[in-house]
Amino acid sequence: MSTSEMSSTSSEIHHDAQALYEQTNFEELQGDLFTASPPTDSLAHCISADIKMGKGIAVLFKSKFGGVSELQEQSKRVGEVAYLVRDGRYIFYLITKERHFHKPTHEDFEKAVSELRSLCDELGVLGLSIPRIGAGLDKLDLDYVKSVVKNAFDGSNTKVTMFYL
Ligand SMILES: Nc1ncnc2c1ncn2[C@@H]1O[C@H](COP(=O)(O)OP(=O)(O)OC[C@H]2O[C@H](OP(=O)(O)O)[C@H](O)[C@@H]2O)[C@@H](O)[C@H]1O
Repeated sequence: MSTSEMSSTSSEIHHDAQALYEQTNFEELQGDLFTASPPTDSLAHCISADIKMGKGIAVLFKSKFGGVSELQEQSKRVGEVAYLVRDGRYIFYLITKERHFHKPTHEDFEKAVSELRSLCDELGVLGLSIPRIGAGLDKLDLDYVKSVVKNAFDGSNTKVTMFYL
């Protein structure tokens, strides 16, 4: 077999393997994030840098976990992630926009999700449960949000479960 034939065969094999590759660390589940997710899972959602948490699921995070001043002291900027530790797991707050009346840009959203992945690697998070982040009040396209999360966590040891009601 000539070298060119071999290279085409190996690239075909690579292509087939790539096509067969199914990302196994991301799944979607119907259920309430706070009651259906494993209590050992870390959680994550999106907020504005002013940490108002005045609407949507952020209100539930605020009432369940508090920590507003602890979060403010971390002085995280747009594209970064603040977090609390509650019951031996992490509660991550992705800062995706400056003010609560803003909407996130794709760039800031992607930066925050990528930072979330890095933090999960650094902190050894094995299970992460999230809502459809950014796809509610923040009006990001759901398919776009899913692709950003999948890409950011590709190859990581963190199992991500996206809950929806
Ligand atoms: N218990 C539950 N279990 C599972 N899923 C649940 C749920 N409760 C709600 N959902 C769904 O989870 C999706 C995202 O929920 P959201 O729309 O709140 O989040 P988002 O990321 O789009 O927007 C964030 C900005 O809105 C907030 O208010 P501010 O204006 O900033 O004060 C923040 O602060 C941010 O800035 C929607 O599909 C909800 O139906």
